[in-house]
Amino acid sequence: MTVHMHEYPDAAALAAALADEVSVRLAAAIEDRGSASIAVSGGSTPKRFFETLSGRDIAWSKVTVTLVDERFVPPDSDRSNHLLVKTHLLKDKAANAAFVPLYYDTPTIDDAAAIATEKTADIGTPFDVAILGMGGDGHTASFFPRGSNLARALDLSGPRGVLTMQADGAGEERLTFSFASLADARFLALHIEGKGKKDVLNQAMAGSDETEMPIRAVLKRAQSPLDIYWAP
Ligand SMILES: O=C1O[C@H](COP(=O)(O)O)[C@@H](O)[C@H](O)[C@H]1O
Repeated sequence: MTVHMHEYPDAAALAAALADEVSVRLAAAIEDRGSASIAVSGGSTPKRFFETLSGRDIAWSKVTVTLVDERFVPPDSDRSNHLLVKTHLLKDKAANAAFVPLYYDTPTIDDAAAIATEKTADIGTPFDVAILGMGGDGHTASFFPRGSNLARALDLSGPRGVLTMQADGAGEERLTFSFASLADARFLALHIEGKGKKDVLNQAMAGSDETEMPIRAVLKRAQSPLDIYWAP
């Protein structure tokens, strides 16, 4: 497993560098295959990166954006990753990008996962770009420590698609792409900021129990090289 570490003096420099690289990757995909796909994370970290990327001059009408994971909440909830992406990425030059949500207003979360799997079947085989985040507990996407569906989610021999997840510390029930859907992205990045997250990353690199820190699956078993972007 190859890991490339990219460190920046501040969050603005990181956002610019990551937006540069992602723009190049999306433009290359459009050039090569006529369209591009990107799966992004939610949480608090990606806002500045989204704002920067939304100003980049690429053929956004040929780009499909989706989420690495989502809470089972409607898109007007302030806990929604969809709302985050709508507010900070799908605007300016990126306003013309297509967006495929993971949340659907269905009786059960399993129904929503099935619809999300179907709706995303054509765009992530593999994703041109997947940007992961990481929580202070070592979760990434919605691969939470001791999560209800963690073994299935981390099984690289499993199918592509969207799974459900419940876990202490996750808050709402979650929808998440499986590791098999993300691990072979043509550009696979982990975006983290702050000394605390660097410490968590170092702790993850030093151990092997994926149930305790699911980010270890990405660090050790992703099929694509992993580019880690960090700023204090
Ligand atoms: O729950 C989530 O958290 C992680 C990390 O979020 P952050 O606020 O610490 O940046 C995120 O990667 C994931 O997509 C999100 O659903």
